[in-house]
Amino acid sequence: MAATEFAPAKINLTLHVIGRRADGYHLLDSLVVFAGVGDRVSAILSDLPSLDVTGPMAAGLTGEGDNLVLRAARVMGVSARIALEKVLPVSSGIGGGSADAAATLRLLARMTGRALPGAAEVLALGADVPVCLAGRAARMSGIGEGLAEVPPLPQAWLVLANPRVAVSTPAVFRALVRADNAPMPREMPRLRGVAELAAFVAMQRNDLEAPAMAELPVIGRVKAALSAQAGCRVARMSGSGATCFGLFDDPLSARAAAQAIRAAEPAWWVADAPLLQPQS
Ligand SMILES: C[C@](O)(CO)[C@H](O)COP(=O)(O)OP(=O)(O)OC[C@H]1O[C@@H](n2ccc(N)nc2=O)[C@H](O)[C@@H]1O
Ligand SMILES: Nc1ncnc2c1ncn2[C@@H]1O[C@H](COP(=O)(O)OP(=O)(O)OP(=O)(O)O)[C@@H](O)[C@H]1O
Repeated sequence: MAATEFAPAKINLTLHVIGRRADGYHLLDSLVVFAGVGDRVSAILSDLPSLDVTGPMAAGLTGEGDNLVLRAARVMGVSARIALEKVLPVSSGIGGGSADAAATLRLLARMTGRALPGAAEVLALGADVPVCLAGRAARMSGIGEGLAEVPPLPQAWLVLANPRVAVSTPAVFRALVRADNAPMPREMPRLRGVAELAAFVAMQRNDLEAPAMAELPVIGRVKAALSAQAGCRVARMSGSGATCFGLFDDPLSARAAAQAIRAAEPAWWVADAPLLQPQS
């Protein structure tokens, strides 16, 4: 019987780029959360390794030689038949590949009893893999390896919208004019309720928004479409784009907003989902 692991979308509620290392990687200060929409990785241990990709976004991975799922399985040293249900758009700023790699590591560790790989091997799979492996809201620093716990976040709902245009993360970082921007406040406040969370997000930044929008002006339309929805407390871009998120108080207003955007922009990918709370 196959075992399955959920690979939730990663959302950068904030993304401050605060430095640049000699090797070109950027130092980040980011409030990262996860949404209840994502891919699904299933596996059966087998001497004949394989990967079968299905789902609405599978086409985005055709011609993908070295899928991050297979790389993660190799890092675990496990041979398996793996199925990936691809729901999240590829190269969209919500960590799809990193989420899949992290889910594969968790799944194969659970199935075999093997230990998870060390921090350096996890980071080598992708800068977003450490936070996706932790799978809970965190303040992410360094190039992605620093993870600090954040005070509990309120129940909130997200609407994610993507114009179905893939964004190259390296290209957006390259287009960034300044890499020495201010970090978030030293202490993360305890945010009680969606209004306070949204006010905090509104006071922070995603420093990759300007370069991403300069390259792809449609991202501005995506953000504006979310902002215009009734009940949207704040809208921002996630990661290097093009996906933008809107924050909502309740599932009904999030669902209504998602339906309205879908009706107006049938070519876009739109999802509504809760902000995932840590399992206690
Ligand atoms: C933008 C974020 O999504 C924010 O969470 C991540 O930092 C990107 O994570 P990722 O897609 O897993 O990134 P990787 O696959 O490791 O790196 C892709 C490319 O992005 C750039 N990159 C990535 C992470 C980082 N801290 N600084 C960078 O400059 C580098 O050019 C790198 O070659
Ligand atoms: N399982 C996978 N899912 C998605 N992309 C993958 C996968 N395996 C390899 N890739 C490759 O990884 C690259 C980044 O894809 P991904 O969807 O993770 O980007 P992203 O959403 O911008 O991530 P991030 O928010 O971490 O920058 C693409 O070039 C894609 O072809």
